[in-house]
This record gives sequence, structure tokens and C-alpha cells, in this order.
Amino acid sequence: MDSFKNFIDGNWIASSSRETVSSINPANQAVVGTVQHSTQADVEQAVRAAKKAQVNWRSLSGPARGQFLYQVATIMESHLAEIAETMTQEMGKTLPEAKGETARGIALLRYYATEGMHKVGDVIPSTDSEALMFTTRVPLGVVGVITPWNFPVAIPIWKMAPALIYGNTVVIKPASEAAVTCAKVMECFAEAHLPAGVFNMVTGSGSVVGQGIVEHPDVNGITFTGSNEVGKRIGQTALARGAKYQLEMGGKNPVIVLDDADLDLAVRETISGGLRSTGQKCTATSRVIIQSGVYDAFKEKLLEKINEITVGNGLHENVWMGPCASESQFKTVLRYIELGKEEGATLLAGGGRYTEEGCEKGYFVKPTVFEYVTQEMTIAREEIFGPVLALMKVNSLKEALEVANDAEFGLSASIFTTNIGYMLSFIEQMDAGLVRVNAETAGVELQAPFGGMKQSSSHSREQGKAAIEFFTATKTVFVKG
Ligand SMILES: NC(=O)C1=CN([C@@H]2O[C@H](COP(=O)(O)OP(=O)(O)OC[C@H]3O[C@@H](n4cnc5c(N)ncnc54)[C@H](OP(=O)(O)O)[C@@H]3O)[C@@H](O)[C@H]2O)C=CC1
Ligand SMILES: O=C(O)CCC(=O)C(=O)O
Repeated sequence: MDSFKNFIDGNWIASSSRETVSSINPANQAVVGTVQHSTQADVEQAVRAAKKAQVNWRSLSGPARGQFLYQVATIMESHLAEIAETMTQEMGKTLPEAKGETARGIALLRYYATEGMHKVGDVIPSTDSEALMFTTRVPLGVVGVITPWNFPVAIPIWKMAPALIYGNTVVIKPASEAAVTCAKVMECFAEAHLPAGVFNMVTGSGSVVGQGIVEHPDVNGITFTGSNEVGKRIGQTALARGAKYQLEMGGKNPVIVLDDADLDLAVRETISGGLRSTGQKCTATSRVIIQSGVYDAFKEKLLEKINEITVGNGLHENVWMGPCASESQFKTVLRYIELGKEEGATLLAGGGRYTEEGCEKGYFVKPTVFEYVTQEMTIAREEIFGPVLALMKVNSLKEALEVANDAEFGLSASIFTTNIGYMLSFIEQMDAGLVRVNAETAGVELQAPFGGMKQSSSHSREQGKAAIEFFTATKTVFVKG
């Protein structure tokens, strides 16, 4: 069992509360480890350290900051197996997925390490022929990083690595349900000997530690991924005190399967996009909108594959789908399944708790498929964040797009078709930040911008070159000799 203190000003420090909280394995309710149950005083200490460290960190060259990130990547590589195993134990994702995510974290570190060598501005012609006008970028200062439990390695890194490379210092508060995994990543940062105070981790509840960071006058920017409810509150608080904020929130992602689609591909990608990580991705496929000509054939193939899915402890080799990440998420998913039944959708597969041998004490849900789902039903409107697919029948691409766009979210969407005209109409008319053709809705590439439309985000983008927009401020410089 791992026990972690907070990491503040270069040291592992116990919370002033002297209390810890346990993190629970959702596959069997065993204790995975403990972290600090921190207080506002701990937040104060971390922000103070980050503010102090900012002066020297920002004055280092970009390549020098990049060297630190390369070092973290190398250290993390040597701990990959251990970090991945902790992730599986702590939030249930299968071990191959956890290893993939950890490898993605390492790749993100290396990507942003190279960013330290890239240009930060442009020379712009001035109307004054004797002047030099150009833009440069400066860090925000102290950045608060608030992360969810569904990607406990990749999301902290895709927020921290750009924050750090562009010269900010960081206070991170990981999700309580995956704080041990995140602390293991922070151990790699600590082993790389970044200067004291450059990154700080404070664990504890969202309402105390998270809110404490968001409200702190010395935190200049906040980057958040999680629920809409919390995200919106964070945005409002940040706006009220003039801090910059970035919110990545929910999705209700559709796939459209047209009459001319490769059905085997569409089935494979729908299952992967909808049910990997037990459907706990903001990019997960939730609504499956199928044209009438292939509806029955698609359904038959889908159900055949759904019935082959092996559910169980993600550490076991033959398991394809693990448990929900926590008791609360498990209850949420079961509640949505009941709502689907009550509101008149027809259950085709799954539909409740999975309790086969070895799974009795875990938060397992059967892979679930509903049909005759209408646009008004709750399961067609709200983010479920679980292994539940809603099938909807349409007659044309036009109708498919109307149904697909009838959602308050706009994160990711896919179409399966072999017709280039249909592909182009979808790319043009689908209201989503990520539009994907003949590919699943999930699966973000680290070098490309990531973010949503409508209620899915604060309209900024993360990752790739887009990250510089949030983590820096532009200065326009006018120089006359
Ligand atoms: N877009 C995405 O990728 C994600 C979406 N979700 C959606 O959100 C639902 C609920 O998941 P949940 O974990 O409760 O998500 P939350 O939004 O509650 O949690 C996300 C992060 O915010 C923190 N937090 C909670 N309250 C506050 C606050 N008042 N101020 C600042 N930070 C706070 C949490 O801390 P703590 O863990 O201590 O509560 C966690 O670190 C899911 O069912 C899913 O629909 C969830 C996770 C990721
Ligand atoms: O699809 C992915 O790989 C990323 C999903 C994601 O960012 C999220 O669920 O928060």
C-alpha cells in the first residue's frame, strides 16, 4: 500500500490536518493507498511556494526547462509498469489501457520538452519604418491544475507539461479517486529535481482544496477537466476575480452509421469508442445513430460482439472491460440504466450490475445497449460516463445530423460512410470540436488541438500547439531606436 504526503516547495509534507484518506480499488474494495486530506492552509503554503519559484523558473531558457521535462519522461519510463498497475487498481481501467495511457504521458512530456525550442512570437511590419514591432509571450504566473480520475496520468501531464515549459509554476489538485496514481507521477517530477516550488501537489476534497486554489488571488490561471457542474462554477469564480480559466467538461458523443458504411468497422469502433475504459471518457461514444437500411444488420453484429466482452478485474489478462471507477460512478450509471427502462427504451443487452464469480464486491456493470431511444429520453441527453450505448434509427444523413446535433454538448462525433460527399457534409455540419470519419469518437492525439463546442468546454483548446494560447499571454512590442 502506498502512502503519499503533499509535495510542496520541493518536499513531501504532511497536511496540517494530520488526516489522510484512503483510495479504494473499485474491483474489490481493497485499499490501494492513502493521500493527505488537506486544508486551506496547505493550499496557502503551496501557492506561496509556487509564486516564489516563478521568478527564477520563468527566467530560465525554454530549452533549459525542456531538459527537466525530458528527465521526468526518462524517469517515468522506468516506472511505467508500476504506475500503470496502480492506475488499474485505483480506478479500474484495464492494464493494457493503463500502460497505453502512461506511455502517452511520457510522449506528452517529450513533446512539450521540444516546445522549449520553438518560436514564441512574430515580427509584424510597423507603419513606422524606423520601428521594430513584434509579439512575444510571457507565462501567466501560478497555474492551478484540477484534474479528474478517468485519465489520472495523461490529463495531469497534458496540463502540467505545457504550463511548465512556457514558464509557469504549478499547484495541482488531482481527483481524490485517483490521487495515488497521480502522486506516483509527481514522484517522477520530484526525482527529476525540478527547482523547489516549481510544481506542487495538494490532495484532498474538491470543495476545500480545489475551491481554495480557484479562489486564491495569487493563482493566475486555472485549467480544469471534469463535470459541467463543477467546471461552470470554477469558471464563474475565476472570471469574478479576473483569473484566466480553461474548462474541459462533458460529452454526449454520437456516431452516425450510414447505409454504405463498412459495418464490421463501424461495430468495432463503436464498441471501442463506447465501452473502453468502461465508457468513462469525455469522448466516449454514447449515441449510435443508424440509417434504416443497415439498422438490423448493424444491431445484430453489434450484439454479437457485445456478448463477447469479458468483464472483470482489469489486472487479469483476459479482461476487456473493468469496473466503474467508484461507487458513486457505479450508482450513477445504474440510475441512468433504470431511467432508460422507465422512459421506454428497449433493453437489448446488459442492463444492470455484473456479479459473476470474483466480481461480487466490485463496481461492475454489464455492457448495456438500448434501442428505440428517442431524443427526449434522459439517456439520449445527459452524459452517463458508463458502458451504455443508445441506438437511434434515422432515414437519411440530414436526419442523422439533426439528431446528432440535438445535444447540449459538442465534444466529439464520428461518421461511418464510404461516400466522400457525406463525409464532407458531416465535417461541415457537425457541431463538435473533434469530427472523425471512419474512426471511433475517442482517442486524442497529443500533437493536435483538443476541445469541444457548446457546453463541452470554455471554447479554448488543449494539447498540441494550441496549449500556448492558454498558458501564456501575448505581449505586443514596439521598439524605436
Ligand atoms: N470531462 C471529463 O473527462 C470528465 C467528466 N466527468 C463527469 O463528471 C461526473 C462526475 O464526476 P466527478 O469526479 O464528480 O467530477 P468533478 O467535476 O466533481 O471532479 C473533477 C475534479 O474537480 C474537483 N472538484 C470537485 N468540486 C470542486 C470544487 N467545488 N472546486 C474545485 N474543484 C472541485 C474534483 O475533486 P474531488 O475528486 O476531490 O471531488 C476533481 O479533482 C461524471 O459522471 C462525468 O459525467 C468526470 C470526470 C472527467
Ligand atoms: O479520448 C481520449 O483519449 C481523451 C478523453 C479525455 O480527454 C477525457 O475523457 O477526459
